[in-house]
Amino acid sequence: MNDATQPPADPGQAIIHFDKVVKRFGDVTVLDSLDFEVAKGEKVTIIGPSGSGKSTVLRILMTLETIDEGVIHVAGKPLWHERRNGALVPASEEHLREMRKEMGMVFQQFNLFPHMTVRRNVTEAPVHVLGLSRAEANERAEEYLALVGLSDQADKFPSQLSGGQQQRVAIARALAMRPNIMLFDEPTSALDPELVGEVLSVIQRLAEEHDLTMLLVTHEMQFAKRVSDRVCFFDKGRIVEQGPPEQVFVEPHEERTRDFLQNFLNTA
Ligand SMILES: Nc1ncnc2c1ncn2[C@@H]1O[C@H](COP(=O)(O)OP(=O)(O)OP(=O)(O)O)[C@@H](O)[C@H]1O
Repeated sequence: MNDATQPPADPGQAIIHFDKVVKRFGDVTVLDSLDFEVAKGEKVTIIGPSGSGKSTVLRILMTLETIDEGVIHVAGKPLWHERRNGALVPASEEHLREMRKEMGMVFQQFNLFPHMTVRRNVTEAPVHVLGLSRAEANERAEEYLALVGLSDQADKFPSQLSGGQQQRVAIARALAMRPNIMLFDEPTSALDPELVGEVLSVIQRLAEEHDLTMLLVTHEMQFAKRVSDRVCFFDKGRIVEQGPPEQVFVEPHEERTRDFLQNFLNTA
């Protein structure tokens, strides 16, 4: 019998659990029977060459992409499936909507609503998805805008903010849903170099001061070293090597990891 139909041995241990997950785009296999786990509260960074499937992992978790094979559990529940009469069947939209509440995602291109103020950007989902009153949502927005250092920008529109400020609003917006898991997909790649630091500082503070589970795709290796409990090097849809940052960055075991890091240093 296929183990993939069973929940992970101890779902309490892993808040994210990929079991032999395959993802294809046409003829291209982007995730190749991927096994991957993240423990509750763990901060994990995914690094690897362009096209290795890093963003796809996050997009699948956020239910923006489907999977072709395998099973994913999030917080002990199947993400893309539902259990009916003991069998796993494809998840309904309602199940996906519930599962999505576990996660918040920050994208490379902020994706703020341009016609809404900062406050409104942060309160929209808590009001419409969680059913908070406008007053409750505003209170929450104040809390998270303070956390990202933007209390004084609540009445501005995204176009009136710098890229770094917009990305901090995007972080506050994701946090306002009080997810257990935060996904960051190259959150500083679209920023001018002088704006990268302010966004990384906010993320680092989150990592240090909150027990959120964090999964980050980044090319900021120094940052990855500082915030991660574990670094995973992806290549061709598989994890080639993983371990604490001081091991993966300083003494990588695999030749492919060494080549990637060497190339990266040469071109950075
Ligand atoms: N919607 C899509 N349709 C077709 N192919 C896709 C789609 N999304 C991703 N791909 C392909 O899947 C592969 C993995 O993409 P992914 O974005 O996960 O890579 P990545 O490791 O995050 O790369 P990068 O560092 O360049 O962002 C790439 O070859 C990409 O072209």
